[in-house]
Amino acid sequence: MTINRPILITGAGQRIGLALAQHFLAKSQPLIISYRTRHSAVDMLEQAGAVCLHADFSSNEGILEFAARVKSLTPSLRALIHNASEWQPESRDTALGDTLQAMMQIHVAAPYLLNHELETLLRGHGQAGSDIIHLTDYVAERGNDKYIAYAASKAALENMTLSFASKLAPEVKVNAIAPALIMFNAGDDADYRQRSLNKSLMKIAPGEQEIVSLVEYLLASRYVTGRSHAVDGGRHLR
Ligand SMILES: NC(=O)C1=CN([C@@H]2O[C@H](COP(=O)(O)OP(=O)(O)OC[C@H]3O[C@@H](n4cnc5c(N)ncnc54)[C@H](OP(=O)(O)O)[C@@H]3O)[C@@H](O)[C@H]2O)C=CC1
Ligand SMILES: Nc1nc2c(c(=O)[nH]1)N=C([C@H](O)[C@@H](O)CO)CN2
Repeated sequence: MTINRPILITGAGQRIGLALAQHFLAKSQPLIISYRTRHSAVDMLEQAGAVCLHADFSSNEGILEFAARVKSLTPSLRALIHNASEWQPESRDTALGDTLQAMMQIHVAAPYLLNHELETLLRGHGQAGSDIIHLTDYVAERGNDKYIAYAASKAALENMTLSFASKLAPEVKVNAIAPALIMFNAGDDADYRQRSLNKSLMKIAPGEQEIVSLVEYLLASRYVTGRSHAVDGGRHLR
């Protein structure tokens, strides 16, 4: 089976990645997604026509195995969206070295290896014919005293946006999306939610569609590359 120029989204079993996947399926865009946990939403994506591949990027072998499976399914990609992520704080329950390694593995090793392994699938489609999008984070530019390794890994991913944009132009555009609060997690209590909302000028958690809209803008552009695009409600002005 060969899939015609699919978009590949990593970590699309829930939340923002799932919203992106549902958006592209609704417009009949061929789609490959990776999932780690088989959330019920993955069954729905598969029934809607997505090719859903299990992948655990916690090892380089897992990343390379996933890349090989993608290459066996298609000779080309319309876009590669690096969404898979773990929001892990420093904790007394986890050795600091393990936290640092885990954050660099998912936010740096996975995009780094997949961009290299899948480069040939992204090239060959003309000027601005394909896209890579890195999901980073507002804290990449500001740091965070409770998510030091997480922020550092997202800063590294921001920097890789610059390098891959230079390496792959003009066939492939490479951009980052740097969100601040987009959506809460189920366990976030009312106090945390209010404090988080107060950190931006707009004081909302806008939801996944903010990211979907920006991804569509980037895919439609023939010129925008090598930039990080903030989606943060004016948080930098608070
Ligand atoms: N939500 C927000 O408000 C914000 C999000 N962002 C960024 O936007 C992106 C999407 O955010 P969000 O939807 O909340 O992300 P999630 O926290 O829901 O993570 C997305 C997916 O990544 C997968 N994943 C995590 N670790 C691995 C791994 N080692 N191997 C394979 N898959 C893995 C998870 O799989 P599993 O389901 O098995 O856990 C999960 O389904 C992320 O990059 C995030 O950092 C940035 C700022 C704010
Ligand atoms: N992988 C994830 N990264 C981040 C998440 C998340 O849920 N998963 N959430 C945030 C917060 O919303 C933060 O931006 C505001 O407190 C950051 N990154």
